[in-house]
Amino acid sequence: MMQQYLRLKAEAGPLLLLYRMGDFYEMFYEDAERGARLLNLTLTRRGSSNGVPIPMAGVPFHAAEQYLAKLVAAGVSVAICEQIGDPATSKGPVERKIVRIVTPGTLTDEALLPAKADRCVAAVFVPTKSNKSGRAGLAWLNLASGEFKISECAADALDSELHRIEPAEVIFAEDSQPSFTLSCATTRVPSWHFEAEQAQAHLLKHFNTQSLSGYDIDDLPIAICAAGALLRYAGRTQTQTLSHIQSLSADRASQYVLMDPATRRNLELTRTISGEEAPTLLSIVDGCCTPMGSRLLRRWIHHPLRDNAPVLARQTAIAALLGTNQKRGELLHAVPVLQALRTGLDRLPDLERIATRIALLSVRPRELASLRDALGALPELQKQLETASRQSERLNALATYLCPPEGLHALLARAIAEEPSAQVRDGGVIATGMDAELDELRSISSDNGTYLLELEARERARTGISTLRVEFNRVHGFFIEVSRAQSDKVPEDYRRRQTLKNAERYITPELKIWEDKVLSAQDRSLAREKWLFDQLLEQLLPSVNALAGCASACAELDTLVALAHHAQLHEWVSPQLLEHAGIDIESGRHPVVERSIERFTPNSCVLNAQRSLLVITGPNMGGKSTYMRQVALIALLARIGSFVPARRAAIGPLDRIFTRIGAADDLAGGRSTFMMEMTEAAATLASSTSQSLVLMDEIGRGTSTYDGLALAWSIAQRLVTHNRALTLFATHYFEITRMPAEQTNTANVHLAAAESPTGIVFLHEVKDGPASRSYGIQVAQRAGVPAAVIRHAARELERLESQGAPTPQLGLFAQPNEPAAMLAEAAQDQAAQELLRQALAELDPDTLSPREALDALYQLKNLLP
Ligand SMILES: Nc1ncnc2c1ncn2[C@@H]1O[C@H](COP(=O)(O)OP(=O)(O)OP(=O)(O)O)[C@@H](O)[C@H]1O
Repeated sequence: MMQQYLRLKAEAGPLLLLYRMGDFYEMFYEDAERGARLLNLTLTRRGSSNGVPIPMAGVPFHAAEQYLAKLVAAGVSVAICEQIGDPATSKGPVERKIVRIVTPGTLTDEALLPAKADRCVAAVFVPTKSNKSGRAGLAWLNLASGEFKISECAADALDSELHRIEPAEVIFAEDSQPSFTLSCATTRVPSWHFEAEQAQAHLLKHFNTQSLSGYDIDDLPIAICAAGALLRYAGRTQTQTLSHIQSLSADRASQYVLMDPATRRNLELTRTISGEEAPTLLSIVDGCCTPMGSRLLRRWIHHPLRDNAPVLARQTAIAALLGTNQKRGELLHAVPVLQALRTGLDRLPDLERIATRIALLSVRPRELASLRDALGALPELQKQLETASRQSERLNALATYLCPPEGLHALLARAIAEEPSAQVRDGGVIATGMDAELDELRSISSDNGTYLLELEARERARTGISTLRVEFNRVHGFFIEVSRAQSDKVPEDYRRRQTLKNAERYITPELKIWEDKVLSAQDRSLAREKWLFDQLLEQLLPSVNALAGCASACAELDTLVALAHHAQLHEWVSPQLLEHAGIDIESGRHPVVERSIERFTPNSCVLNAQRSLLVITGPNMGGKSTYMRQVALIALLARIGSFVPARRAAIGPLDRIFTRIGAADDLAGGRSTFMMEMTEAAATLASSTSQSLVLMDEIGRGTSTYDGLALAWSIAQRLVTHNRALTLFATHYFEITRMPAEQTNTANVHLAAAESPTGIVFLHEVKDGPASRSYGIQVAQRAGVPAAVIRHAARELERLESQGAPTPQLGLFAQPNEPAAMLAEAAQDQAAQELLRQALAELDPDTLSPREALDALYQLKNLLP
């Protein structure tokens, strides 16, 4: 047996091999040690090899799913080996085979997949030879839905692309080492799988075509290599052919508003900065009734669109669902439609994944029952959509997909029992009336009751034992039970089957004949049911495509209904889509923060070609970051077609969103806070355009004041003059508030705060102009810094201010191109201040008459430069 194991282990390679032995999956050698560690199992031994005991660990086969889920969550890939021979007839070890490979990115089992997120596998290909273009090819496959996409990008944009796609597993050629920061499982595959000819041939064979031209991907040769390798890899993991993967399409990044990994993280789109699932933009807007709707919404949030047309189509659909006409703004029908649609959608199962599992022949009976019920409910859903779909072409198109594939509902209604058991092997899956032979076999076993009662009565009469009972259990089959006290009365033909403490159990020839008949009928009925179920799956296969279309229409409808519902509940409005770059938000709110506090102060924002950079000042905790993020989230929501949290909003086209917010050391990557800041700033300066939205929060704070200020100023200036990006620039360097005086297209805004006798009060209101002061010490006081430290800091601040420390910086930026003039001006400033200080020190207010005091004041004023 160990020889067989070692042969299969060689086949499994680095995968963890689960080797079926009776009711257990066993692991041996290093796999046993690894498995025991990951799954918290007891490590035992089985036999020895060359005198050394062989480590072994196992899991019961009926609980395998939960152990698999743990392994997959830990990023481990597993090969499952089953017994395929018959133990009764086998000589030597039963024949075994690896029947399934489970990897983090190729899951299709309901139990292993997260309901509300996609888990796809991606292939990355960065050719080393003749890759003058410096490009990388990407392919990704969602096995659970059949979606198969490819794209190409510059090799240095690979990381960003992977964060956009978020695969659970990335495969690449064994002789390459692509660099990316996404944390996911990685798998190396033979390099020749990526060779152009091999890859192309594999794809052609799968799609059964002569050429790939029909998929409009001829311009993506590197990505095609990745696609071929990926399909080969995915095919090996499944027992069935991947017939549900019907097409391959190009996913051109240029159609989306691009965001780098830091931006996705900073805006907390689907994960908070600390890695939680909530509260995020997705968790707030995701009121979807089905998991497929939630998954689509997640994809939309990560893929805002550049073109206005598809965005407008979604917006119009949401408006129609809310009963308003997008163009005329009038109310068309009462809102209960939305509620009715939600009730209808609520009843739908995960049609997308059911369709896939039908294709993979791994669908479960209860999924088919829920599919049957869902198909029965679709016409009603279609009817409810009627009025709204007259107002929206998109809804109209979706409605046409809401009719079940021809004959499918009737077939399932006829074939599947009303409430089938979970597994086919338990029986009770096929409906009565579907198959005469099955019905007959079932009736033999179910007639038990009457026959057994009648036998019991007869035997009581024959033996005179009033307590005699005829019973059945799974282990011993049928038996006649007689109490110990009366056991001497049993007739000759009773054969003892089992002795209990107070009773004896017997079998009679008649009961044995009955038992054989019933048990064989049961076995035959289960076998017949299994056969019928397999037949049914074959019959369902041709409907998979239509079903997948219907599933994606339901998912999109669910997503649109969820966005409409959210808009209605929280008074979101439809943003106007502009043709030219610009953002004009009146009374906007942060969609997540507004839900977590009692009274959110709405704020407006205008950014356009004439006012492209806003210098934002204000105290810590004043709301600067919230304001900047809310502008980006409103713009992003507008670009996915959603309504937005504002009184009114107009959003133009966007090509990218950049954020430089917060400070986090990338210790693992060996980059300090300041290095990270500058790397992100460099990327922004390199790629932002007049259609980009840039958020910069306290750039330069990671270094010394003068360095930081100088860098912050120059970066801001570059963004205005060269990139012309729409920029929100929050800073604590007050010197930068001078920029609007010197630079057109910039303006100052500040977050208002007021001082009260009890301390600082944040008004969270964005007002024109620069902040008057920073209130850092007051905020520190509120944070609980000891009073002695606060007093000391206040004295230090006074001293620094009296020395006029920051003043030279004003001069530094007044005339950036004339260093000599700058220095002269700075020196002049300092001299004037010194004179002022001296004059003030010489004054003794107690000895001055009012007239002398007035004179002194005039003199002091004259000392100002
Ligand atoms: N518009 C608003 N209305 C009401 N509360 C707000 C508003 N904006 C922010 N807040 C509250 O103020 C807190 C601090 O906001 P935020 O982090 O944006 O301040 P900040 O100015 O960026 O601070 P720092 O400079 O210290 O990073 C938020 O957690 C939120 O509770």
